[in-house]
Amino acid sequence: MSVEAIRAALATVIDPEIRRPVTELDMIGDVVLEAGTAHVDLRLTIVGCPAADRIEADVRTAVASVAGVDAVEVEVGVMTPSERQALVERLRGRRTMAFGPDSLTRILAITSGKGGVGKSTLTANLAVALAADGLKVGLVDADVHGYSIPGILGVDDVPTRVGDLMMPPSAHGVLVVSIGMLVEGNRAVSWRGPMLHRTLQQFLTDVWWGDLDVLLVDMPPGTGDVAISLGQLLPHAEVIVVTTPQRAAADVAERSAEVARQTGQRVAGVVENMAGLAQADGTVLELFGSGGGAEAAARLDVPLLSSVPLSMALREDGDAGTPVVVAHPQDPAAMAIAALAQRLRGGLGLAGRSLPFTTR
Ligand SMILES: Nc1ncnc2c1ncn2[C@@H]1O[C@H](COP(=O)(O)OP(=O)(O)OP(=O)(O)O)[C@@H](O)[C@H]1O
Repeated sequence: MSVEAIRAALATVIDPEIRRPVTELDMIGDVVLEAGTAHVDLRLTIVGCPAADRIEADVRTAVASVAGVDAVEVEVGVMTPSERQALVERLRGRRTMAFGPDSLTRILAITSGKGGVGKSTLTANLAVALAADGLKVGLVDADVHGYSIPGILGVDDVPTRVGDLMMPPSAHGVLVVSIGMLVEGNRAVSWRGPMLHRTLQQFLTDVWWGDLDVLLVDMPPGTGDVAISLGQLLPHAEVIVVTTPQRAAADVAERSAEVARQTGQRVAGVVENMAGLAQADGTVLELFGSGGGAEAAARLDVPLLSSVPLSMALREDGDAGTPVVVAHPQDPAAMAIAALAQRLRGGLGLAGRSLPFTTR
């Protein structure tokens, strides 16, 4: 009876990376209760599992809470390769995707024509705002040459490998993988098309995402290899185009939207970033002009989803690794991004089931 109670308590311990109870992952071996001491055999998925200390501590706490248990002894071991392989196969089997057409996950690819328009900053903040709203959110940083998502979200962790599955780190409630996590230090990535395609494919199929409501993909600027690969790998992704209010930026943004359309993706709308900043004297500083977002939206015949103003806080918080929607939610740029998340959420029905966007 008490061993059963101990097992029931162990079922409340969740592996922080795989996000399932340790009992369901076959991580618990023998459980014995002798003269008030519970002996638990814990088998981690890999040697040096980064979450090992936390799992062991959670196991101790859960078992100690059972009536009749005075002491807890945990024997920590590691799964054999064949046990691990069986687990990986079971996890793969549970997946309702790799984001195929019948997947319930909504996919939003964020693109821009020019670099430096704030696409990564907006993508990271949007992901965090959607997660704060209760959605299960994943973020793929596919901006190979300018990967900056880990910095903006303040993630230093790299994915943990379990067999051939990668467990993505989580930051501010968002599961995130980035090419930046796979290269050492701050090295430049000079991969060519096939390597990029393979990496993007791996991010979609070999990463344990669980059941996501929405997956955001931060695209590299422009119309290059990754845009074409994404069109092939995720033809039902919806594209959001980011531009500044500047006419030249809007022109280039339109071209990247056209590439998306050629690969069969739907353009959901335009987000204008770095729009006018209200000054204390009531005037508005329009550093990058005005009207580019509305103009690009009109020419692409899609809605202008949001206009996010220039913001010192947004820039500083991104540099510090805490997105502005968390650090300064009252900042006008943070409020614009939160409103954008709400607007997009309107199209992210229950459990991310693909419903038409309600963007207008
Ligand atoms: N609304 C804004 N107000 C002030 N600064 C901003 C704003 N949006 C972005 N920035 C800043 O502009 C710089 C470029 O942003 P970011 O890296 O997100 O651009 P990007 O479009 O993703 O660039 P690339 O695609 O070339 O990597 C960053 O320093 C960021 O903090």
